[in-house]
Amino acid sequence: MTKGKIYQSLAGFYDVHTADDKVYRTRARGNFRKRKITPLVGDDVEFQIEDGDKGYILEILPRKNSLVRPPIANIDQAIVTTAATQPEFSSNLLDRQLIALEISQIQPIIYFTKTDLLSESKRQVFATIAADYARIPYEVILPESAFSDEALNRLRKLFSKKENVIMGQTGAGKSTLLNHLAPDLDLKTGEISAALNRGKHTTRRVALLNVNDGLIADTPGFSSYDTLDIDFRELAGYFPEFKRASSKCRFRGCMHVNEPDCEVKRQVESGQIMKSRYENYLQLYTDIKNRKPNYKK
Ligand SMILES: Nc1nc2c(ncn2[C@@H]2O[C@H](COP(=O)(O)OP(=O)(O)OP(=O)(O)O)[C@@H](O)[C@H]2O)c(=O)[nH]1
Ligand SMILES: [Zn+2]
Repeated sequence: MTKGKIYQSLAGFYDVHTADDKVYRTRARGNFRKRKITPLVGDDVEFQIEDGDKGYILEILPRKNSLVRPPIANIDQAIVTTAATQPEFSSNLLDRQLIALEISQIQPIIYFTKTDLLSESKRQVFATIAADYARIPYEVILPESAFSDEALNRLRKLFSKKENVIMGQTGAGKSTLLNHLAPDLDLKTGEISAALNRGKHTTRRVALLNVNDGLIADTPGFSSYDTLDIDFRELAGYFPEFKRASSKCRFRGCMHVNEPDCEVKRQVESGQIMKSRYENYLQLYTDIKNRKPNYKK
C-alpha cells in the first residue's frame, strides 16, 4: 500500500501524487460509493498500485476539513478573488464566501481584482471597504495597479507552505491571477490553461498546483452559492467582529436582532462594525431561520 495526495479529479479518475513525485491515475473502489464518500482533491489517501502508473484508492485518511463548492479537502487558506467591478462588487456574495470559510475553519485572503477599472472616487470607496475588512481582521489585498508586484508578492508570501484554494465568482479573475503567478509555476501559460482545462465547454475540474512552496487549487467559478448548512443561532459566531463584540451584549446568547442593549448593534451604529456586514447577517439569519426545519442534515 502506498500513500499520496489527490492533486486532480476528472471524470472518475483521481491523480495521486506521492512524496517521491510520482503520479498515479487511480479510481476509487466501489465500497466508497456505498459508504457515500467521494474522494476529493486534497485528500490524503492510501492506494494500491496497478499496471505501473495506475491504481485503486483503498482508504481516505481523516480530513482536516472539506468544502462543497469548490469540492476540495484539507484546505488551510482560500484566496477569495473579488472583482471590484465587472461583475459588480457584491458584499453579500463576499460575506457568504467568508462565512462558508469560517464554518470550515479556512483562513480567507480577500484579493480585489479589476482595481484598474475603477474611477478615482470608486477607488476611495474600495480603500474604505478594504480597510474595514482588514479590521475584522481579514487579510485584504487591494492592488494599487492590477496585479502589481507588491500585491502578488504579498500573496505569494501568504500562501507558501500551505494548501490554498482560489475561489470566486465566474469572471472575477481567478485564472488571470494564476497566470500572473505563472513565473513561479512550473508551467508555461499555455500549459496552465491546458492543465486547468479552461474553455467554453470544459469538464468541471479541480486541480492542485505547486506554486512557491505552497499548493494552490484553481477551481471553476460559481454563480450562486449553496445554502449554509448551519443553525441560525450559530451564524453570528462566524462573524469574527460580532463574536468579539458579543461578550458585551447584555444577554448571553444574544442574536443581535431585537435584543436590547446589544453591543453588535451599538458598534454598527458607531461604525466600528460594517453596516453591510450587519445587513447581510440579518438577511442570512432570516433565510436560515425560515427555511424548512427538515432542511438541516
Ligand atoms: N482590467 C482587468 N481585467 C481583468 C482583471 N482580472 C481579470 N480580468 C479580465 O476579466 C476576465 C475574466 O477573468 P478570468 O481570469 O477568466 O476569470 P475567472 O475567475 O477565472 O472566471 P471563470 O473561469 O469563469 O471562473 C478576463 O477577460 C480577464 O482578462 C483585472 O485585474 N483587471
Ligand atoms: Zn448582541
